[in-house]
Amino acid sequence: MLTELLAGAVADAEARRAVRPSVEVEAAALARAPAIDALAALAPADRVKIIAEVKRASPSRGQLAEIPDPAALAVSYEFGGASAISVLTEGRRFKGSLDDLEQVRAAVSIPVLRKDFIGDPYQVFEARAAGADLVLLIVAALDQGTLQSLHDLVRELGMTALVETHSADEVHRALDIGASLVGVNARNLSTFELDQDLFGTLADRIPSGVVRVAESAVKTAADVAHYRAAGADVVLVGEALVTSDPIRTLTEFLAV
Ligand SMILES: O=P(O)(O)OC[C@@H](O)[C@@H](O)c1c[nH]c2ccccc12
Repeated sequence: MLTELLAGAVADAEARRAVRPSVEVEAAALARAPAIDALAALAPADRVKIIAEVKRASPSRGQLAEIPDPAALAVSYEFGGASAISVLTEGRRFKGSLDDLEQVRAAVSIPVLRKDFIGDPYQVFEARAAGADLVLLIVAALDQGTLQSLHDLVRELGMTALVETHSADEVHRALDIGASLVGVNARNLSTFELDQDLFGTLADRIPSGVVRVAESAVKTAADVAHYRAAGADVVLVGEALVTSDPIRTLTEFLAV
């Protein structure tokens, strides 16, 4: 499934490249105002921080919410106390777009993450051109050389990579490329199985100085407390926010 998602996302990027060549996207990326320092925004603190996700649908959960106005949702997230916004830009299964990201970027002043299946430098330039401050890189989807070169490019463009892992070996690979923001996804993107305890078993392998993000499977404040107790500096939440009153839910989650 992960291979298929990556192949689809890269093919869609190829199609966009045919319309908007690399030189143009690279120029647009360099013309943007500098990226916001996401590491500072997500730095460990005496309270847990939240990356709030704009997510319409997913292959494992189907349709979640219409989200006719992603910018309005993102403004609620910022008002509710989120430290950053994640925008799913994958179109086929998650029903997102770069246009969603651009609208969100224009509406909030906190860092914005491009959440997609990134395998080609063109997608990194597109992210920056759309105003992203952060880019997701999924270790399981990439060979080590590609992971390293995409990570280097993200840095060169002044952005931060959220490097997503799902095993001890992947955490090792993330640290090897110099990741400073490491996520542990409770959901296996090949089988879609959830393991809420995975973060706790891997957290110790992530040294202090690297920001630890627990991703997926946060439904209640108790889940946030569970991840926090296991060492999470940040939790990334999608479904629970798009299917509820986001300000109330964020307020509850930030009170743990
Ligand atoms: O909706 P949830 O269970 O709160 O999960 C959010 C986020 O972790 C999830 O959307 C996600 C984590 N890693 C990904 C990689 C690609 C697409 C989506 C994701």
